[in-house]
Amino acid sequence: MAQYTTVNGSVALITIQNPPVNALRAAVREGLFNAIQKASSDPLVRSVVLSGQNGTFCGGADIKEFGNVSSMSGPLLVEVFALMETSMKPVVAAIEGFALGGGLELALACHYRIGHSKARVGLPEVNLGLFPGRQVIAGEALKLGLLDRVTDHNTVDTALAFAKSVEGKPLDNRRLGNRPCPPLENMDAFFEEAMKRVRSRARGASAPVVCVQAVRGAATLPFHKGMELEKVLLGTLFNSGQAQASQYCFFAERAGARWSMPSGARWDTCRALSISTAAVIGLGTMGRGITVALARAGLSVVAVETQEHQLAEAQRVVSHMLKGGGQVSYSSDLQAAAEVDLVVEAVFEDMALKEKLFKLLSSICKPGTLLATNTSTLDIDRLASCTRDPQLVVGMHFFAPAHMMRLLEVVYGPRSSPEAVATAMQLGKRMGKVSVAVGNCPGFVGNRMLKPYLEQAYFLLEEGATPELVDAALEEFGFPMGVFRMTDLSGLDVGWRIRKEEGLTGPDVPAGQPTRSRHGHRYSPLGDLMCERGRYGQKSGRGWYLYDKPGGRVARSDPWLRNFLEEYRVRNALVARPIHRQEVLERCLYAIINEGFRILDDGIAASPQNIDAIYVFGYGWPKHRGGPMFYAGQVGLARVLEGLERYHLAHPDVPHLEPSSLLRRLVASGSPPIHKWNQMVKGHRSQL
Ligand SMILES: CC/C=C\C/C=C/C(=O)SCCNC(=O)CCNC(=O)[C@H](O)C(C)(C)COP(=O)(O)OP(=O)(O)OC[C@H]1O[C@@H](n2cnc3c(N)ncnc32)[C@H](O)[C@@H]1OP(=O)(O)O
Repeated sequence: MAQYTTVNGSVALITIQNPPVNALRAAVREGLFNAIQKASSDPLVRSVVLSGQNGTFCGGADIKEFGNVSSMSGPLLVEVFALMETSMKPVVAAIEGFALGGGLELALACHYRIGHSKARVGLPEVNLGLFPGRQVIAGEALKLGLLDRVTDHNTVDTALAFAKSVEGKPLDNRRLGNRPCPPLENMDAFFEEAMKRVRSRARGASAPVVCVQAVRGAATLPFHKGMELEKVLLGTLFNSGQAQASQYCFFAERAGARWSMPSGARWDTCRALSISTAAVIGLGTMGRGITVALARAGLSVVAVETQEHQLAEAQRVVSHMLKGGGQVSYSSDLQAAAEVDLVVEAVFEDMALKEKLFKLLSSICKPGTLLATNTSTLDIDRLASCTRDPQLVVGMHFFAPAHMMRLLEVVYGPRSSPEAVATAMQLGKRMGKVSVAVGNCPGFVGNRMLKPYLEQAYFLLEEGATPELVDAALEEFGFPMGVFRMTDLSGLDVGWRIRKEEGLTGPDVPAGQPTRSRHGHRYSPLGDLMCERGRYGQKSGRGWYLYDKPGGRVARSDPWLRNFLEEYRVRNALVARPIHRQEVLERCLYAIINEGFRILDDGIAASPQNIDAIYVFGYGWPKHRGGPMFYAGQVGLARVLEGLERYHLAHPDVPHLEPSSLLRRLVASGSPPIHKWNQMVKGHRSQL
């Protein structure tokens, strides 16, 4: 856990050993404590170097221990830090890889810090519902005074030589606890402004706000008082629901990598195909972002667009985004894809067009090329059936902007081979994405769950709500944007086109069909009516809100919309009623959750963690709420079920509000914790 050796006669080298990231679990803390004591009491030792193992200093406190107080035995971290800081012999940290959270605090408790130039240091605990904040690379850490020296050579050797050179030197001013915080002019005004900004960005998350309080304490109080305040503040966060949710998200983000398919194929038994060249077909917004993401991942990319003016514009935009980095060529000829290892199709969301393209690609591309579609809803299997090798067809559903959004849904059809899935998952990793393998159904996981959410939002408008009211409730919950601001951004015409494809609106709707009903279920034509009036959202300068110009970003309330909704209600004999924020949240969020349970039961997602990762990293679900499935567990499954039953009774023509069978079974079996839900899934397969 902490290896102790003596080097160069007088230097004790303590090496933290806890792969993969040297997290500070109880045994490590104990090992460190004992090692420092040993170095202190050995008369031959005159200095100490502290390093990690395998090029990694320390990833911080062991997050797995947080949920398990009983395993938190041994000395506390602060006790280890205090022992180190008060040591009478200089302690030098040799930082390679990263020193994060408690790992950086450990380094700060040393008297000197030597960092490798590529090392990363920071306090990212805010992402775990604890404070504080960001990470920096060694060069910046040196400027900030977090490191004393940066080296390109062997960090441990450099630290050993350095330790020798400071033996016997006074340590008082090297102990951070003795160093005063430099005074700031207008300290109060500074912290008030900081608090205002942090609060507005935190969107209900406590950790960033409490962090400002702790930093203020550290800057204004004597050291020990600051420490006492920090202890109290940390106590408020440590066992909070938000911290649990954020820590759950940390593991959910990584859980997708251990994917499995209903066939039993899984991440650790399937080999990915080797991919070094790719073609992206269709250079609209998505295609451009995908090109950038693939090029940044080191692939040689040919970007194909048959419309010359679109190709020229894409070339300009992509080159600008890549700033000279990345290997991209451009072509207006599909033949350019003949020799590539991977094709990502990103053309218009039109089945006939995509089918034609897949047929063509299948005849053009060399045998063994992986064909991926970026469709967000269409049937992967139908596309696969147009090709010579259906086992080499998968969905790679990127999210806009594709070079920035973390999520990648990798969609396997019934005929996709495990190797094809493994390849797409590995590519996701190379692009730095959170990749989740999901089954094939309309909308896959993310958009399938989005549908009932949008539907509820429209119904709430019919019943008397306004876009402002609905959005305010959702933004207060923690979404970066409410549903109406979000659809204004993504474009109302996207859903309109899909509804036309589905025959829900447009010329395919049979004459005499009631305006607000389809197939015997409630339907809101509000989105269609908006599009028929040219209100596509930000792109047309008008949608659920008004913008100063087409493409404008600042949303204003639109009196036109209020009249439009009033007239619509009158026309359809609807009487507006006051709608409470709680109803908005319950109907919108429970509808998402309910569909999530159906998706789990259908085997489209392999675990609730996978669904939550999709919602947090692709749909803006607030991390401090842990994703929709985790949130359902926090609210209480029985309460979610009761809410759905109540709303379904009030709206019997809305099938999405009818509680899913899995939710009912879970409640009937006593609402087990989330990691046991899979045991209740239809045709349950073992979890990894
Ligand atoms: C009680 C005291 C309270 C407060 C003071 C201190 C608080 C803390 O220190 S909280 C922890 C702060 N540290 C972090 O937030 C760092 C979290 N880790 C990461 O950012 C990354 O894992 C990494 C940069 C350290 C490494 O990245 P990478 O090389 O890409 O590997 P993975 O992310 O896939 O991680 C590998 C493996 O390790 C597990 N893991 C990582 N960090 C921790 C940790 N701090 N505790 C426990 N486990 C950790 C991670 O889950 C992966 O395992 P699985 O694939 O099995 O999930």
